[in-house]
Amino acid sequence: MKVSLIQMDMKFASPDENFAHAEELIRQAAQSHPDVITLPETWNVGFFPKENLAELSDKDGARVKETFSRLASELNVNIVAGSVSNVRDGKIYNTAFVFDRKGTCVAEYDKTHLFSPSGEHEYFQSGDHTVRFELDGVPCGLIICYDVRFPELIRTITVQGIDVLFVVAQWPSLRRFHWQALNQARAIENQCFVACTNSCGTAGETKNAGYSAVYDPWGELVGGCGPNEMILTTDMDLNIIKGIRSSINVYRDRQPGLYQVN
Ligand SMILES: NC(=O)CCC(=O)C(=O)O
Repeated sequence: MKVSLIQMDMKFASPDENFAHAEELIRQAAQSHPDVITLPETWNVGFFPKENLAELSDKDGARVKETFSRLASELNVNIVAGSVSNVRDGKIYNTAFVFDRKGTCVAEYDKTHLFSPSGEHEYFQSGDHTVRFELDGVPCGLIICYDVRFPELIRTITVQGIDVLFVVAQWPSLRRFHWQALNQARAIENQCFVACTNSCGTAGETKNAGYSAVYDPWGELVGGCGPNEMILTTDMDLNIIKGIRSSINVYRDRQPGLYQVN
């Protein structure tokens, strides 16, 4: 599975410009003929404008669905369209959308762990479900940014059997080390590929880290970005998953009866 991670520098609180820029970058990424293209977290507005948030947000994903359904089918590529701030039933969610090559929206996920240090929980509603989907027959999962700090969430998804975990984020430079260590650890402990797409540039007063990357199930860096806007295209050899799960089979050896998760 060949993946193109778009490490996008978005313009704060400017959805029209961000939609235009995202489309331009998707078209650029498609020239390398990847199987999947990804975008970061809340790329429509940045993370996150506190003034006029509802007005700036997508309305039940309508604009995302129109744009990426069209692009996915036209370019014949799966698109993990990152997340957007999104109004649904009068509430604002941080919602990720995934489209297959036919342009069908195959997954929607509302961020479950809202980043309280930034007050995200005061503006957004938390989601109440995990997500698992298939792209070209490959089982995948998806989480959003702060979610990566909660290994219980990721294990809940990975025990259902996934080969690739997509992480979409707007993670700050201040904690770049956590961004890298947590994604690498999630790949090792869950024995899956982790394709983590961050943003770069500034969102309000926050400088985003960049350093989007793909880790294999051994925790090896398959490919990685620096701090600036770029598209990383790299191949994930999914055949290595079988090997690691048969040599160190943590799914067989785990002791769920012992774990207190509440
Ligand atoms: N957008 C976020 O969820 C930020 C998370 C973060 O900065 C952290 O966990 O640290």
